[in-house]
Amino acid sequence: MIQLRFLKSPLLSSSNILSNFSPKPRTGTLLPHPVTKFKPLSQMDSYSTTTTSSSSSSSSKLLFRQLFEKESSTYTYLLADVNHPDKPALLIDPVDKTVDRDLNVIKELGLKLVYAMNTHVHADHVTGTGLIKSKVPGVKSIISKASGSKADLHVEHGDKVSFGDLFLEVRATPGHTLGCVTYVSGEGPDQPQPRMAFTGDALLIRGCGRTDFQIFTLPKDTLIYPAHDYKGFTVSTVGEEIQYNPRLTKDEETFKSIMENLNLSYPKMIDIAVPANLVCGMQDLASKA
Ligand SMILES: N[C@@H](CCC(=O)N[C@@H](CSS)C(=O)NCC(=O)O)C(=O)O
Repeated sequence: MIQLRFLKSPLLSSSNILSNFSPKPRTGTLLPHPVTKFKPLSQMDSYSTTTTSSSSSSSSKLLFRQLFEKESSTYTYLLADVNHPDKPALLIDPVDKTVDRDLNVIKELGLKLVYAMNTHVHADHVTGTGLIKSKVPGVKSIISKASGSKADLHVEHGDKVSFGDLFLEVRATPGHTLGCVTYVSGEGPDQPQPRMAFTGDALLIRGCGRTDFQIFTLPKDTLIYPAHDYKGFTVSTVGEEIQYNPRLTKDEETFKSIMENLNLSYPKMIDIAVPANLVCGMQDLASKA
């Protein structure tokens, strides 16, 4: 097993996709409550050898839905604290084409959407964030500061995004894009167990999108929920990917060679998606609403 934590430089320079959408860093905004700072990575759990595994959250508070957009094979995740009187909810990586479906589920379940978040500036679809904001006043968009994208709130490694009594930690996982982050469910007695990691395109199931691998420092039973799957997988675990990911079980040189020879086609939507996603989908909304 290779030490994967800081592989990003050689991979970044070899990525055609990235070179098309690695924006200049912007100055971030201050994060109002409830997006707050949490303890630094150095004080977090180190690698865990726990082997307990479960396919669903044991928390009675968390409502969780995995939603799929088939044209771009994108997963959108709905999370809510249903024990909280407001039932606050958030969406991770919404897609413009499925916004009505997602908002309908939220309405049917009696949830209050507070955040529409992105793991990164996507190249293969337009985020649903802008459309959601136009349809649900008060919803705040969130993306990383390092993404260079506009949003209501910019997060950085170490920030915490709260919804009711639940929260997500923000972990910088650059590689696929400079601003990629993974949102990891919180740690603590009231937080879902096992933990859940929303990895965007950094770590896919049995694949990856050119990445930094601190995700593998999470406990082995952490559930992996990627932004895409092209083979029909829905969920994995850190332990499973450490053992079976065909790219990440190789030594560093082999890994680099695999990634440099993926020969992925130019994403069909990239020229539309990246400019739109750099403004968090706030472009040209009149024609879509
Ligand atoms: N053909 C699709 C895009 C497929 C692709 O390139 N996926 C990305 C994540 S979305 S930018 C990726 O990194 N895939 C890694 C892999 O191993 O598949 C399109 O045209 O949109």
